[in-house]
Parts: sequence; C-alpha cells; structure tokens
Amino acid sequence: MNMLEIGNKTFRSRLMLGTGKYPSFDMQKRAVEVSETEILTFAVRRMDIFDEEEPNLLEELDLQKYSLLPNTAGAKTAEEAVRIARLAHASGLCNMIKVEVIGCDKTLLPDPFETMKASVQLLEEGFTVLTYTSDDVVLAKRLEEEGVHAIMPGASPIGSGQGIVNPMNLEFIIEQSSIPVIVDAGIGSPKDAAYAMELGADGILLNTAVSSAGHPVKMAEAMKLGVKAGRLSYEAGRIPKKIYASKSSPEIGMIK
Ligand SMILES: CC(=O)[C@@H](O)[C@H](O)COP(=O)(O)O
Repeated sequence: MNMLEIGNKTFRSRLMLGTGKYPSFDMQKRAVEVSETEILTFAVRRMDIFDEEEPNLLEELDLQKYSLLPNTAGAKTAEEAVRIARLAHASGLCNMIKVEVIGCDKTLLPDPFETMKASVQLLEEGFTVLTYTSDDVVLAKRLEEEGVHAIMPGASPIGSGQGIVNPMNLEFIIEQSSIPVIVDAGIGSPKDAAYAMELGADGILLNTAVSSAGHPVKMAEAMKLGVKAGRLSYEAGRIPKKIYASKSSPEIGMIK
C-alpha cells in the first residue's frame, strides 16, 4: 500500500485516533496498540500535559512510535485557536496542528470564517496545518489555496456516529484536492471508514466509535482492517456499477 504523506512526514497507517472518552488508560493503550495508528490527536486544552501530578496517557505510551497531533478543540475563535497552537508548540510538541474552531454548540460544526483565519495565521507562523472543516467543497478548495497541509472534512457531526451523510460532497472534495483529505468526525463503524477510503480519502481520524464501543480494543482492530480494506479497494479499482446483469462465466466452450 502507498504511504500517507503530510507535510514532510510519511506514515504507513492511514488511521488516526483521538484520545478522549476511553473507559480507562489501560483500555486506551491496548486499543491504540492494536489499531497500529501512528498519529494520535489530543486536545491541548483538555489534557493537562503540564501537570506532573495528573495521570496522562502520553506517559503510558512509547512516544517513539507515534506522532502527536495537538488540536485546538475548545476554541471558538481564531484568536483562541492560535493561542492554543502556540502553547502546544512552546511545550515542545511537534509543529503539526489540527485546527478546530467550533461555531455551534449543538451541532459542533466548525466556524468556516474563524477556521480560515486561524489556518492562515498558523501557516504564516510555520505550522504544519491540518484543518478540520465541514464537507463544504468551496471552503476546502480555498483552504488548499491558502496552503494548508491537509483538509479534514467531517463525515457527520462529531460523536454522532452517523457515518458519511453526504458522499457526493466528499467525492467532490477528494477529486479536487492535491493535498491529503482525512475524513474526521462522525465515523460510526468500520463500514463507514472503508466507504470513505473507497471514495479515495487519504485517511480517517476517529475517536468516539472506538473509545465508546462495547469493546474498544476489538473495535480498534476492526477500524484498522476497515481502513486497510477501503484503501486496498481504492488502489485496486472497483468494478463499475451496471444496471443489468452480466454472466460471471464465459459461454465459449460450454457444452450445449
Ligand atoms: C473534529 C474532532 O474533534 C474530531 O477529531 C473528533 O474528535 C472525532 O470525531 P468522532 O468522535 O466523531 O470520531
């Protein structure tokens, strides 16, 4: 399978995991390991990485094996997002940042204007910027033109598990993009992940579907396989859909 390239980094795994809502650190550690993910995202504001007294997932993991992707969750304005990104950078974390600026408390959909403003500012400051956005096709293009390193369109609202509600928009975004498209948020099951990958997404970022599953470790493995199957299918090229049947066995040489 081809590798995933984001900025100047290369990854074998196309599955990225969030780090919230697991029943325990031990469960989370096992889920992360079995998923074979190489990128873990975490909310800088929610994880007290500076408090040595507090238990911290990052201490449980072999950090040589993972790239940490800090995100600006909790930000509602560009200014807040930029401040969070600078804090992450100042604390010695890598200079990749997932820009997430929420515009609506009920749907948790991103604010397109503040998202754009924050992305542009962080690009100017030299960050590798991965931007969480809605599945708005024009906004995705504008973000790419500004120079972001990856687009992260939501499949459906965060934590909803609704899967891909608008595959057509996702296909338009994928078709027009020359930067990685990582489907982020709303994935409910491995079927959704495989579908997104079959459509040509470059990767999947998910959290709730694994962390809140009945058995997070098994679901992490299922997601790994779903992402791999979808990618392999995309690279293999699926057969075109036809309206009518066509026989599976050739008729030449058949006994009449
Ligand atoms: C944008 C965002 O915050 C997502 O990364 C979220 O953490 C994952 O969404 P799900 O929990 O729906 O997978």
